[in-house]
Amino acid sequence: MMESEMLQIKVPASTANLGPGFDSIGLSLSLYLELQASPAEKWEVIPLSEELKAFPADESNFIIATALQVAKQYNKELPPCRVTVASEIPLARGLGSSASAIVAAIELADALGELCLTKEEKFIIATNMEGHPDNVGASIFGGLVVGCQLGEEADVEVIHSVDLELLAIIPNEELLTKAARDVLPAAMPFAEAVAAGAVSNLLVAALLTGNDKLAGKMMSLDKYHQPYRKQLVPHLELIEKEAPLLGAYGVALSGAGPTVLCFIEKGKTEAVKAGLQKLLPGMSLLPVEMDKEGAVVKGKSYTSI
Ligand SMILES: Nc1ncnc2c1ncn2[C@@H]1O[C@H](COP(=O)(O)OP(=O)(O)O)[C@@H](O)[C@H]1O
Ligand SMILES: N[C@@H](CCOP(=O)(O)O)C(=O)O
Repeated sequence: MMESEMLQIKVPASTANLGPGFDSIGLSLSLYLELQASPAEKWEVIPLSEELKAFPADESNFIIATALQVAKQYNKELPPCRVTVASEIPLARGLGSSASAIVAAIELADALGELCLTKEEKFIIATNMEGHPDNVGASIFGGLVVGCQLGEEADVEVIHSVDLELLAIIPNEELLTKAARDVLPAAMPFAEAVAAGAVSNLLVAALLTGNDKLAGKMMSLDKYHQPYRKQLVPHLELIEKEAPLLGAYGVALSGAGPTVLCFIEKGKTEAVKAGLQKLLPGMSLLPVEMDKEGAVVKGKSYTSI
């Protein structure tokens, strides 16, 4: 194989739901998963971040196995590569690490297999893999996404015009998304589902018009998941109570948790951070921004074998 330019893939983290937008709304965040791939005799994964060292270093690695699976759907085989992986996204904390890994894998398959997928096609593949469009949509497109998956179909709208100050409160303990989905009810009475949908609709409208106060109110009125997940994330109630006193207009469980995201009035992030850090000394408090680009791929694919 002739060596060509190094392939570079950068995928942002994401926060899903924003309260009532359960399995539908996502926002991309300025924490990144980064891959570099170059031709090799066999698949080899080199983890550059401590947390990733636990994962397999061969083609059974989740990212590589997913890339091979995607390529296979298009009857393509991928040339083996040496792939370095670095990540700022803590695992199983509700910041979309698994979605970022899936998106990185799809980008890897697309580039190495010359699949020429559009972002919309990548979104549908990723949504069907992850099972919901919120995190993968944000990681692919960047910005605020509102997605809808019905069966194997998935649609999305992307909004880049929102301007948000954000603080992520990240506990040290992992909470697997699967475990946090297991506490949710299997069904909901019709009237409650109607009310939950109305809260979610109004959240989107408030985010689009910049009505921060109303957006924050709708976050706290979620009826889909936060009431059930509170038992797993006792710090949520404390943050919901204290953060608004310090300058946050909204508080939401990030994805399935345990991270909690604060939406903060302009210029008040430091005050919110300082105040909450005193109450939650064991947690990492990290100011983050909305990522506007989504997944970015640079460098050439390898065409010559
Ligand atoms: N870079 C990665 N490489 C391999 N597997 C990963 C990677 N990132 C995430 N995963 C897998 O996804 C799991 C976390 O997914 P999940 O429970 O959905 O939490 P979240 O997506 O909120 O971080 C990890 O325990 C790991 O199995
Ligand atoms: N809508 C999903 C989002 C899961 O996000 P993650 O970052 O925790 O994987 C859910 O709430 O279960």
